[in-house]
Amino acid sequence: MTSWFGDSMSMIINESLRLYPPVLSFERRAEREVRLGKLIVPANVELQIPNLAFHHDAQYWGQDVDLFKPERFSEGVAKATKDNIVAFLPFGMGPRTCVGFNFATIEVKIALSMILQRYSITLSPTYVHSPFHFLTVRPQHGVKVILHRLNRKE
Ligand code: HEM
Repeated sequence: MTSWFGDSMSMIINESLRLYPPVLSFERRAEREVRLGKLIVPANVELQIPNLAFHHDAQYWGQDVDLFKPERFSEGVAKATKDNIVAFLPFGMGPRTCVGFNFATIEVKIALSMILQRYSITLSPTYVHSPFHFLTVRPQHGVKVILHRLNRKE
């Protein structure tokens, strides 16, 4: 896999996770009273971190926030979020960040590489775009695609 391919794939994975994060929010509990800017959070208060909302906030991403534009990640997350990297939290952040982050990312890259070496993909006319939340975000009617076999020398 060339670095160009890897970078492009990372950009596509990031943009997919931005628009459709499988995990929509996660929690933190304040162990003691803390000040967050102007806000004082008392001890034991539970905070919901709504990563879906951050991922769709034009303040961080720009007016094209609702478009699928992997190239927004071409110079990394900091550039894509105008230096607000906490606006992109598909795997959470901090000491309790997702332990499966590397595993999940590498798995997707391997699976896509294997498919794209053998097939090109177009969307089926029967595809219905319907992101749906049931424990995680998933396509309500599946992702119907048409695979076109590539002619390649084994
Ligand atoms: C695209 C795939 C995945 C996404 C988007 C995802 C997302 C997340 C998020 C948002 C959290 C909460 C992080 C936080 O509180 O800061 C989390 C936690 C966690 N994830 Fe994932 N995850 C994915 C795949 C996986 C996989 C493949 C595994 C296991 C092999 C895994 C295991 C865990 C575990 C054990 C935690 C709890 C970590 C802790 O509390 O210390 N995840 N994940």
